[in-house]
Amino acid sequence: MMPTRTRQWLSNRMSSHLEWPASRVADLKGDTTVSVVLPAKDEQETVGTIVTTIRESLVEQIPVVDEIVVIDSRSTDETAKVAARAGATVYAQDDILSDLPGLWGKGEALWKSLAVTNGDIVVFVDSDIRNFRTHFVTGLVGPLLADPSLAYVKGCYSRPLRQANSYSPFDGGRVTELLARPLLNMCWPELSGFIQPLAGEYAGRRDVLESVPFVCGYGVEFALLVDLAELVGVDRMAQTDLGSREHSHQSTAALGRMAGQILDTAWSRMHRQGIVVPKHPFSRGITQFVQTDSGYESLDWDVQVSERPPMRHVLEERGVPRPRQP
Ligand SMILES: O=c1ccn([C@@H]2O[C@H](COP(=O)(O)OP(=O)(O)O)[C@@H](O)[C@H]2O)c(=O)[nH]1
Ligand SMILES: O=C(O)[C@@H](COP(=O)(O)O)O[C@H]1O[C@H](CO)[C@@H](O)[C@H](O)[C@H]1O
Repeated sequence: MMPTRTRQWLSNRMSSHLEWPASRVADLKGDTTVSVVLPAKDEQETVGTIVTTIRESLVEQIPVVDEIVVIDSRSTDETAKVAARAGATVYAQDDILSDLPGLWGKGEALWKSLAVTNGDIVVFVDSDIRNFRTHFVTGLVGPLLADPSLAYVKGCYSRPLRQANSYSPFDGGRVTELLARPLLNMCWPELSGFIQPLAGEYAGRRDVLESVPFVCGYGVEFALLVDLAELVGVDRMAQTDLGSREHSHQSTAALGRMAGQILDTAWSRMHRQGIVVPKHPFSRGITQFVQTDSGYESLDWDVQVSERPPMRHVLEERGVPRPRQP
């Protein structure tokens, strides 16, 4: 449950995107550079509109964003072509630091983006958003430009659940409500003020983002919250109300596997921080079941996530000087 100190944090470190119009953010920008990164796996339907909107409004009309980078995360559709046509710089995730064995997942795409972007501030935006607006970017960048003490800003929003034959205004964020929020409240109550802890829209200072590990699957958001809070403290983290976000939804079974990855991520942090002392190694998989004509078929899934080291270590080892340690 949210401790009193976290309630104070929530009132002090919460803003609305309405406070950060592009014109104000541009005025605050000075010589700070901003990279927008879109991780994209099979997002040809939506990535082009998002890139075009950011380019036209926040690069060409009002100079807030300095580069738009799409990380093509082993897509099997036309994502890369659509993104490039819209004006993004596109990298295939396996072409980045290609001397390292390639890993899978969203976190791998985000981690590798740090090696090919240059912005002092890095903004992450999902590529499957169906109601993207420029305030998804300005609302995250504005607080970082206005307050040098801030290291990281997370978006929050209402999350409608729109499926083939149904619509409910607040039932999205299923893994958040069923797993991430209870876990954070019980093990990291100082983080219980994050309204959408798994939101894919957030921004951070490069020197900070390069100083924490990146979990390579869907645990990346959960891990960043826990690891950044440990590194810089929650008082250097904030959140902005971005209104409402609609995105493409995965099946319940797919979210079950996502939950497995997030639980594996949380276990590792509980162990690392001494919150739990496991008697035996965590299991690396889950078994799901599908009903068939002859009964039930069991499907085994490996949900153990890998983890990349802080990017600063990797780049410094390659002789690439990095911003000072936060
Ligand atoms: O291996 C992956 C899985 C996902 N994504 C991207 O990460 C974002 C969030 O993923 P997804 O939509 O699958 O998660 P959900 O929003 O359903 O939780 C989207 O832009 C995906 O294209 C990615 O780049 N690589
Ligand atoms: O918040 C959630 O429960 C999941 C699933 O959302 P929905 O139930 O499909 O609206 O979506 C998020 O989780 C992923 C894992 O952290 C993030 O990568 C996604 O950006 C985010 O949409």
